[in-house]
Amino acid sequence: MAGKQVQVRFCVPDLQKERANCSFNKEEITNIFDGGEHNTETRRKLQNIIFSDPNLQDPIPPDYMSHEQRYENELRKAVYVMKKFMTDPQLQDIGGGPEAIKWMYNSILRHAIHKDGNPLMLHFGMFLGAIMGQMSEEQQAEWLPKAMSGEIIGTYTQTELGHGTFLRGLETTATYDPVTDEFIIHSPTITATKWWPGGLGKTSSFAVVMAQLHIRGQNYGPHPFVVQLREHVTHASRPGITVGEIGPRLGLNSNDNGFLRFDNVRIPRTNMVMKHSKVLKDGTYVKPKSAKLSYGVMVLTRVGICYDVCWQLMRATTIATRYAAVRHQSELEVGEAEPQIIEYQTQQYKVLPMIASVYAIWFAADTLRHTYMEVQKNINKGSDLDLLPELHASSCALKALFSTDVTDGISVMRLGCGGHGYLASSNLPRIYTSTTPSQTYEGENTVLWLQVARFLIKSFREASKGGRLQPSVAYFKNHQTQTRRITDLSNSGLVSGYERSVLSMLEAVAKQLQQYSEEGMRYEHAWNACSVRLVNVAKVHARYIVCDQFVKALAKYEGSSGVRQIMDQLCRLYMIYSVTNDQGILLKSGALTPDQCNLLEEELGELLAALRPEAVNLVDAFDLHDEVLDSTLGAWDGDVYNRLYNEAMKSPLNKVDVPDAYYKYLQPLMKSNL
Ligand SMILES: CC/C=C\C/C=C\C/C=C\C/C=C\CCC(=O)SCCNC(=O)CCNC(=O)[C@H](O)C(C)(C)COP(=O)(O)OP(=O)(O)OC[C@H]1O[C@@H](n2cnc3c(N)ncnc32)[C@H](O)[C@@H]1OP(=O)(O)O
Ligand SMILES: Cc1cc2nc3c(=O)[nH]c(=O)nc-3n(C[C@H](O)[C@H](O)[C@H](O)COP(=O)(O)OP(=O)(O)OC[C@H]3O[C@@H](n4cnc5c(N)ncnc54)[C@H](O)[C@@H]3O)c2cc1C
Repeated sequence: MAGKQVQVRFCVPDLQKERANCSFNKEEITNIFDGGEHNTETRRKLQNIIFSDPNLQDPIPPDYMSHEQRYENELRKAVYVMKKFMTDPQLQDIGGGPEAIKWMYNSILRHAIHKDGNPLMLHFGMFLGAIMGQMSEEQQAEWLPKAMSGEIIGTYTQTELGHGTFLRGLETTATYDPVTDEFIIHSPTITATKWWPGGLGKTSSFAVVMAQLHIRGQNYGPHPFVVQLREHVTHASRPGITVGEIGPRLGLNSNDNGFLRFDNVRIPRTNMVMKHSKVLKDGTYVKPKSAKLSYGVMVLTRVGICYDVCWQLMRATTIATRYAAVRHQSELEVGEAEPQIIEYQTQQYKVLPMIASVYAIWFAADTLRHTYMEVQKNINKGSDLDLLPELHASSCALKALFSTDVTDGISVMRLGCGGHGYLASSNLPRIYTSTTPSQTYEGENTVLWLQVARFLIKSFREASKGGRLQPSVAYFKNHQTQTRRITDLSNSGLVSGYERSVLSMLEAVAKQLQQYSEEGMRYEHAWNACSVRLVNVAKVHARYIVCDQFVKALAKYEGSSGVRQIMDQLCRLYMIYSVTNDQGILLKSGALTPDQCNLLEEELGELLAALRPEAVNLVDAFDLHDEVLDSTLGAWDGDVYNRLYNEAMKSPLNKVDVPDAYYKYLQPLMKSNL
């Protein structure tokens, strides 16, 4: 159906030509990213409803709004969507439920409606995540209906002015008072002020608050508590609560990221989030199966971020690829017509590996999501938590890798659009500023890399003893028997090259750690003295995981041969792009020789040429609606220059020929110089 629609839509001749020959079934690829045909259909129906609704339009472009207007406009739309979703029969018919919510938030609302942040994001992401994942069944029965209906709006408040990364250093306290059966929530210092949470400033009436649990003078570490911040109906901040917004940020300025202080605020004991740890009425502390289970919402969000940045990369690559097919510049041969810039190999090298990255990220994120679901199932069944370290390490690794790759990739897409990429109307600047914070939030990336390294070093030592290994490091078992050099440059050969490089790097850094320890350095200091190397090995291991998952996903693929063939080419491109970028590492470890690197570079050029004719079709297959792209350069029709001109006309400065500022400042200056 959509394929037929595409045939009759207007697009500029350059894009017509690109679309005329396509070697694969685009719809099949669309279905992959939607998670099946049915989901594609649901998403398109939702899009039609949402994008034709006048209540979801912006009265003026948000770039020309004040800080308050932006917040108000986003809140208006967010509340409207929440109500509409719950009451509109059209939306109920589509199926509603978690799948529809997922699509609405990920692909439609987050990118097309809430263009620069959404005050209800944390409510739907982490507040509901904490209720569903961290509360006992009894607590869920109390809180979930209120949160789902919007009777209460919540956020997740963990980070403080003084501590974000170091959770054990949080200063907010929750002290149990057995006399009244209450916790007293308190911010003892300025640095204990909660700082950053989305939707905290003016929107949320409740929050999940991470605080140090104190019972009878003993500290049991950070635990989550539900605290009411604002009165029902009046929304006035409650006694003992000081709450507000933290001010403008690099991006996401329609959200009201906030601060929060507690002055001995009392909450019922049952407001402690008690799926895993509990405090009984007499003050007895019931330990969880693992102290880290209270960090579960963060793990879920790290998994979510992998998908979220993937959507951002889909948007950026769609914009830059279509633009590269429409934009003509310079000469390939003197005197000839200016070619489409996508004819330049260097331009192909910008867009095509990033298109391939979308697939790589998606497949690895899917595997991670399945690991998450398996661990969740085990937690709910009360069975063992064997896979928890694997989940923690892989979610840290992939969140850190993908948030970095995508942020860098978006930057390359912006540069690939030349000057026009710097215009807000290209949407690339906002895609960038909405993505780069994912390198910081939900665990600052360097810190996450060090968590991965900790897991790798432990596993490496376990492997030397012949111990049990988690799935992502099962390859360590070969580490003593393998020769370093790979002889075959197939995908599995290159994956093996990564394995060998990780092992070689681990061997070296483990030796250095050992040496420092033998010289009398305390382990923590030895660790710090090796931490640059440790971060490097964690990055290479993460790249190994992604390459390995890409190859495995394709091995299982059962679709048409056309799609299979194009995905094989993209997989090969991703592998060679990654390996040639990391060639210093692979050469140093002895996995590759310089001659092999040359062969791979040659093949890279051939792949770029082979994939070039499919570039536009590949991004079309992501099936991103023009509203989702929101870009003068990336729209489906490719009518770039008219769109750029029309957007410029919306500048308030163009409302009059001579602005007031001229009469105030320039005219006196110019007159005095007469
Ligand atoms: C549902 C959402 C869907 C989509 C989302 C889409 C888009 C997102 C959009 C917006 C997101 C918006 C906002 C972001 C919100 C936030 O930022 S909330 C705040 C997040 N804060 C952090 O992430 C803090 C980072 N810090 C930490 O996670 C930890 O402190 C630490 C891991 C760095 C260290 O913790 P420590 O307690 O100090 O531990 P340690 O001593 O170093 O290690 C002890 C052992 O525990 C293991 N471990 C640590 N964490 C976990 C975990 N989460 N799970 C399992 N295991 C864990 C660690 O490996 C150690 O194990 P050992 O066996 O080696 O001892
Ligand atoms: C847009 C945005 C939204 C956010 N939303 C929320 C939210 O909803 N709720 C919430 O609770 N928080 C939120 N945060 C806060 C976020 O989770 C923290 O900023 C993040 O966890 C990093 O912590 P930090 O700011 O304390 O950085 P720091 O830890 O102070 O990092 C500063 C530097 O120190 C380095 N560093 C720190 N510790 C180590 C170490 N052990 N080893 C080596 N280097 C180290 C880091 O690598 C970094 O270079 C948000 C942040 C942003 C930007």
